[in-house]
Amino acid sequence: MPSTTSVPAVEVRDLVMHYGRGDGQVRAVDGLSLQVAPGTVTAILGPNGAGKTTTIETCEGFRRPQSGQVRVLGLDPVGDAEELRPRVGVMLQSGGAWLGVRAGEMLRHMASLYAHPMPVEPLVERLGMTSFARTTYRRLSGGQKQRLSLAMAIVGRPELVFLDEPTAGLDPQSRRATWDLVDELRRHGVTTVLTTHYMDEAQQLSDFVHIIDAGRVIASGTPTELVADGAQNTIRLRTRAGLDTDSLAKELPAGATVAEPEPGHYVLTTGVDPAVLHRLTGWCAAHDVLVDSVLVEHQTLEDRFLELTGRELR
Ligand SMILES: Nc1ncnc2c1ncn2[C@@H]1O[C@H](COP(=O)(O)OP(=O)(O)OP(=O)(O)O)[C@@H](O)[C@H]1O
Repeated sequence: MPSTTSVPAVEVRDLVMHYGRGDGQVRAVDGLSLQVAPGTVTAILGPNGAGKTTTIETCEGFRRPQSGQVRVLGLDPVGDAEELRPRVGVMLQSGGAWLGVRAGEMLRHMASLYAHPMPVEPLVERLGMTSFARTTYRRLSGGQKQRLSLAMAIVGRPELVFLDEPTAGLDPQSRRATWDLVDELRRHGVTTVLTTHYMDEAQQLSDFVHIIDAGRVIASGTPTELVADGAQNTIRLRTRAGLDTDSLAKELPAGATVAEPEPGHYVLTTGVDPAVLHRLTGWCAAHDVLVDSVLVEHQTLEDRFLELTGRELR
């Protein structure tokens, strides 16, 4: 049954996690705090090595917090593991099944561990697993393992599921099937916490996003809020060459830039709202400029993510 209380489905407070000792010690999570509201799909985004998997594995009870506190459905993921097991579904990045077991058998075995599992056959069909249900785990492709792992995470009808990169390496059809499934879980009041490197996926699927970098949360909000916070959008303007770009920039809000990368093609970087467009067209009218086209390009979650976490490779 979905949680109906206002207790956060997941609460992480000041979590610190290290790997290794001495000089070789890595601080994977560095004072991270976040909450996940019940019934939502919450995405945890961050560059490689940001600490997402370490955080999620701590919430799943696979790692004990070295400092700070983690509560899942109001319980301690390590101390209350027994109580949480039937209520929480976990999709691991890899593994989780015996090499020699057939995919269908593995799923049926998993279902048998729960009091009220989903019927297995419809789930097999739903996730396009029929063609490989009799294939042993070791012979499954990466994408087939992913789908089995997702099915194993939800077959017990959990209240809360952790999905670590659920669509990594999936073909477009399986990716869509996964999105539909997550949407359906939400409709049934299930809380989903997922990590992904696909920003379009996070933007489309999640109600709430936490962006983490270097072991800390650096931004949180709905996808719409996060995109709106990075107020810079692009306006592409085509008209005659040689406009006074400095004069035009002065007409726009502080911080706006105007460039003319090619004669007659202007790129304006600015927050965009109706008043800004009014000022732009007003400036054009005052300078006798007849515009051929104006195109407003809104920032995406990916633009905002790169703005917050930088463009250098990790
Ligand atoms: N078992 C381990 N032993 C030593 N260091 C580790 C181990 N697991 C993770 N780390 C280090 O901890 C940091 C955080 O890793 P983590 O896997 O949590 O990041 P992530 O955000 O999930 O990355 P990715 O997007 O690449 O999956 C990285 O610097 C990583 O090298």
